[in-house]
Amino acid sequence: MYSEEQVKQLQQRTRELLSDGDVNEQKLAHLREVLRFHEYRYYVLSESLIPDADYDKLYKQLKAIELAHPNLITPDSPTQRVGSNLTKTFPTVQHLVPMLSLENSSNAEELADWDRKAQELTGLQEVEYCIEPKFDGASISLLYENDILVRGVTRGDGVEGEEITTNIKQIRSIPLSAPFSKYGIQQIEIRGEIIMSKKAFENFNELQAAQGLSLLANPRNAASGSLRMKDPKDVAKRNLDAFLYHISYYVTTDGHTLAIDGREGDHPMPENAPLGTHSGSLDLLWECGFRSPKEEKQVVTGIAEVIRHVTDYEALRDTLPYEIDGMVIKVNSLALQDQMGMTTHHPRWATAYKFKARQATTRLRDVEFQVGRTGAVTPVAKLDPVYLAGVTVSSISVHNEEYIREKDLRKGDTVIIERAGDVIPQIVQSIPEGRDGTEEEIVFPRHCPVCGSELFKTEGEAVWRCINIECKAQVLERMIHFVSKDAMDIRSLGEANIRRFYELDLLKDVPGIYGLNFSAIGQLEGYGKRSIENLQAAIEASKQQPLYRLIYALGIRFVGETTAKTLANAVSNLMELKDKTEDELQQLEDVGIKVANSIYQFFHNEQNLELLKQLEDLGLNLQNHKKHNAGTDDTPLHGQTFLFTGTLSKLKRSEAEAMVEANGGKLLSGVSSKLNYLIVGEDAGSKLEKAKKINTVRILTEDDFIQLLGK
Ligand SMILES: NC(=O)c1ccc[n+]([C@@H]2O[C@H](COP(=O)([O-])OP(=O)(O)OC[C@H]3O[C@@H](n4cnc5c(N)ncnc54)[C@H](O)[C@@H]3O)[C@@H](O)[C@H]2O)c1
Ligand SMILES: [Zn+2]
Repeated sequence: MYSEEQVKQLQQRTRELLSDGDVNEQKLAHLREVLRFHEYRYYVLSESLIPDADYDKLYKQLKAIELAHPNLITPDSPTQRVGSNLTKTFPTVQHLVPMLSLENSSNAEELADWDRKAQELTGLQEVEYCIEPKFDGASISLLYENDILVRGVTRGDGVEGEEITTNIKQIRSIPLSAPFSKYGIQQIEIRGEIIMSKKAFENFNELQAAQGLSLLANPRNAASGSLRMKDPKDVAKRNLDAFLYHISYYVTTDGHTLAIDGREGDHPMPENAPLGTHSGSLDLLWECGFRSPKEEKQVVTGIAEVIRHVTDYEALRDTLPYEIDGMVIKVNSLALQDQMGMTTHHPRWATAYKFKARQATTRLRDVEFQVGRTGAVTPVAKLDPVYLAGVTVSSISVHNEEYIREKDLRKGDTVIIERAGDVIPQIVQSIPEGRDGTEEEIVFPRHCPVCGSELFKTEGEAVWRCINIECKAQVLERMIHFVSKDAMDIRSLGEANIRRFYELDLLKDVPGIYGLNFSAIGQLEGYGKRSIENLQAAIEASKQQPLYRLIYALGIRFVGETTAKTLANAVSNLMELKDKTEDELQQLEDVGIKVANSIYQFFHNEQNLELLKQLEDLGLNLQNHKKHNAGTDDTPLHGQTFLFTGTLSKLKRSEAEAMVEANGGKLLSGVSSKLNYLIVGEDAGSKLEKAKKINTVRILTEDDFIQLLGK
């Protein structure tokens, strides 16, 4: 739709408009042109060229001009309609009631302004509001007739959307039928947001990365992109979720139509019926089996309480299992909502309070290549430092060669970066349209940047590796991992010390940790008698760490903490692992072909065996003491395997897991025929489904579990 030349011009114009905050009507045409362009990129191509906050800024400039000059408003101004994402992939259908956008507020002042307008329109001094999270995903509308889901539609341009019923049916939190008739409802249109939880997003990307496939940028893009996939099976794989938060229209079983959301109806609004208030409709949806923000919602009176609540909630943002980008504040009474009405763009009875931006634009200056403990070479992008959601970001991992190619990253590129939740920052995309020809291709090295030896790549893998076991980078990283918190936990010997001792030739490998020359260290600046004593004691104490910690500390590929525990429990002495075949290893919980092979290789490598011998001679514990104790009467769960899924309400997950282990049970990380008990909390997902298909798995509630322990 836009030529390359036009795109360049529009980008240039965008930059000019952003850097010039002046609000004057000369800018009107340019603002509209630029906003239309970015809406097209965002909604239709799903490839925005600027962060949302920049778009919002321009949109607000346009609004301000139009407010000052209402005569200049045109029906096709971006402020007069909802941005459209209609494509030709799916049939287009009409929503029963248009799906509008929301007005935005980004601070307390703007909320107060909005509240003032609400007071005017309702004639009330204090308005009752219902506040709920603004889920960051893609909106949909669902239609149920005679209790059956008959269609699902994207928002589209607000009036018409794309019919994606089959895809919607892949989402497990959307019931295919719901008992609306119990409430006298024959037909109902409801709305909500399709989201991808942080966990599902991580899992999905992990799988993609393992297969060398491209990663999704953020859960939001993931959700909206998934909805319009051609194969419903691909939709199912993404483990999407849905929050339903709005009833836009319904017809009662006796044929009345009710006016909700500005639609004409012949039935008066029920005063105290559950549908008299927005919060009541959330309860009703919940009762009908939908995941509505019933628990998340908060009803308050007056804007001061609203401001307090949204500020508090913003602080919780990272602790939620899904992404939210703000809060939505809605007038609670549906009668008042009706009275307030709507524009062609948004309802007047709601506003979105947007949280601090988590996207920013910056420049990618250079790429450095780091060598990890297993020799994997990771490219790290060096950026012009940019402040983003509480931290200054100046470097970001760009994963692997494939990723760089997929994202078409070049040195000198302008890039959009994002820091979603507690996830580490990511480059969402580069902006090729911003190039001026001086950008340079990123060339992946063929030799280790640290030791110079040739790099190798295993077929089907995305990473290049340095396989020189003596490679300085690897030696250092191995030692750093060995002493780390979840491994041998030698706190006073941190990364900085290891690097320093290594540079000074006081430490050259893992066994060297147990033969440190403390009198030499004592000569170094910064080491007093006390710190030397502490260091010595910590190193000595680590020799008695339980076996699983040592196994984890060895840094065997694919052996994380859980597998390390499984391995430790399978032997009474570490060296027994050397005698296990790959087949035998695979019999262990959670040990698949790849993991078994890696363990087997490790224990059949002369250098590794030599290392273990050295560690034993140095006095490290290679025995599994726990195993000898297990199986006695006071370990009632001996030999039983457990897995938790969903949110527990009485116990913390970590507590419950500790109880299992303390009673001799074992924890698994996935559902398989080796699992004895699945303990199911709230919102259990795929694990529960899978467990139901295996007859031997016993499914327990949290209470059952507590009872089982006889507590
Ligand atoms: N970067 C760009 O170039 C660009 C271009 C166009 C739009 N945008 C972004 O898109 C936004 C406009 O998009 P929009 O019209 O979808 O508006 P929006 O995302 O700001 O808010 C409206 C949407 O919020 C969602 N929502 C989530 N939880 C909700 C809840 N509890 N109740 C009601 N609604 C809820 C609904 O899907 C609704 O459609 C802009 O603010 C901008 O940030 C960016
Ligand atoms: Zn190397």
